[in-house]
Amino acid sequence: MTDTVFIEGLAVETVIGVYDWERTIRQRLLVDLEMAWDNRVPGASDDVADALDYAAVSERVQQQLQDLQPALLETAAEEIARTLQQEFGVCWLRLTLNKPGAVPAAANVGVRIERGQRP
Ligand SMILES: Nc1nc2c(c(=O)[nH]1)N=C([C@H](O)[C@@H](O)CO)CN2
Repeated sequence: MTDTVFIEGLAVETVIGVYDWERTIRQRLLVDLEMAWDNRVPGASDDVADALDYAAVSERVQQQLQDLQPALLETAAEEIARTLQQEFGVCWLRLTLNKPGAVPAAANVGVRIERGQRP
């Protein structure tokens, strides 16, 4: 089963960074998520209760990043992955946190993690 639900380019403004100056400003992160889900079930029932609701996931991720205000992207990624597994029952996910502009000479920087087992 290779079905997924995805979110691309979810924008979140939050305090994040390891340097003192970064603790005094909000910066923009872009979140990309791919999550395993059996889409045959909602596909048959036409009921969002059977689906992995990408709107609900988006809201939770934005809230968590705003509450957490971590130093490292890695910390944010681990916390988000744990929440998606525990609260939404996601068994496998690939999460990319982009911090565009953090390195002026680079087009983009960030971290990418995969957690869990694909069914
Ligand atoms: N692997 C990481 N490297 C760096 C991070 C990070 O979160 N993960 N963060 C910074 C600074 O906060 C940087 O974004 C400021 O420009 C540096 N390296």
